Amino acid sequence: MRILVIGGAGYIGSVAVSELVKQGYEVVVLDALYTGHRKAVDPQAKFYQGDIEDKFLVSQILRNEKIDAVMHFAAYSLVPESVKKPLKYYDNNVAGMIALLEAMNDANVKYLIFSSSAATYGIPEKLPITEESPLNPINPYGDTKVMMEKIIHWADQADGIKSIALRYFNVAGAGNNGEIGEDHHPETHLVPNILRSAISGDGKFTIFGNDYDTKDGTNIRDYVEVNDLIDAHILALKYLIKNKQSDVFNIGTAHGYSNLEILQAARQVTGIDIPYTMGPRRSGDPDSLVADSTKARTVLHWQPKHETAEDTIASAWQWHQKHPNGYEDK
Ligand SMILES: O=c1ccn([C@@H]2O[C@H](COP(=O)(O)OP(=O)(O)O[C@H]3O[C@H](CO)[C@@H](O)[C@H](O)[C@H]3O)[C@@H](O)[C@H]2O)c(=O)[nH]1
Repeated sequence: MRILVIGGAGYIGSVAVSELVKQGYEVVVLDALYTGHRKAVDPQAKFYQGDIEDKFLVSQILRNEKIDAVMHFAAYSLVPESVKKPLKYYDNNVAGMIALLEAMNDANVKYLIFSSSAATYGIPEKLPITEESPLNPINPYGDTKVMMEKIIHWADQADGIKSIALRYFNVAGAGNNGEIGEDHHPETHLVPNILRSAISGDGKFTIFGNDYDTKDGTNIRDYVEVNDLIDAHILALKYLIKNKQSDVFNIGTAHGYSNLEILQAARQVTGIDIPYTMGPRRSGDPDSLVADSTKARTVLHWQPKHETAEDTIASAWQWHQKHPNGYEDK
């Protein structure tokens, strides 16, 4: 089976490429390299550089490479950046999805696995969050993901493009035995920021707010390990091709950790007493996001191998130790 991975040079996309190659899929990657790292892409995958919005290019690749299914990882995904630059997010994420669906129609490719987000739920009415919870995003990033899900729904009704949207909770960890890691510029995510600070000893790690309505006042999130997340993608792909039914699944462990608990777990894993400063709130952060992932576990038979924050942080720590300067390593 031939898979086009769009955004296959980014953090999560490159873990997907590595795992798909390992499992015997023929993999083609399209990535604009705006944020991705060419170095992270498995050399067994064929690589094209280009933008998802270039529908002529995408349609040509789909046809020429005889692609059976697409995995789409090419959306922007930083909550704080989306609050500051909403138009950048609506353009890349929403217009990118429309262009991709047009290219898929043109090339008659009917299967899509797509990265949605827990950010679609906004401030949940109850925890843990099931797939039926209302979608009320509180930041532009989450709003683009709701729009992308709606566009896909109507493209399915009209054109028969079958898709599975995976609503990721917070992804962390490293792929390919610690060779593929998270390295955004600037980095805004919690786990890499803590581990970078552990390595550099710069004492600059800040927690954003301790006046939320949670047990210790800091935000609570559900951390899913990146290899477990990619397992879910591959199970979703098999399920979609077998059942030819569009669907949506939460991908999270169902365990919530506060930001202070994540810091404590990172201290445990690294053996380093990482200092922190308590700062003000960051805009766009809901109090708590914890998945009810029963549906993925029962329907897809998804079973995450990393159930605790320590497990997931240990996975991320492998990469940070090997790459103390990120992908800029000589
Ligand atoms: O240096 C830092 C970085 C983050 N945080 C806090 O850590 C938590 C997690 O933040 P972050 O790692 O940036 O993730 P989220 O903003 O929760 O968003 C992630 O998780 C979402 C789903 O929950 C995904 O959809 C997004 O793409 C992904 O960026 C939040 O409370 C942040 O305020 C800090 O306190 N200090």
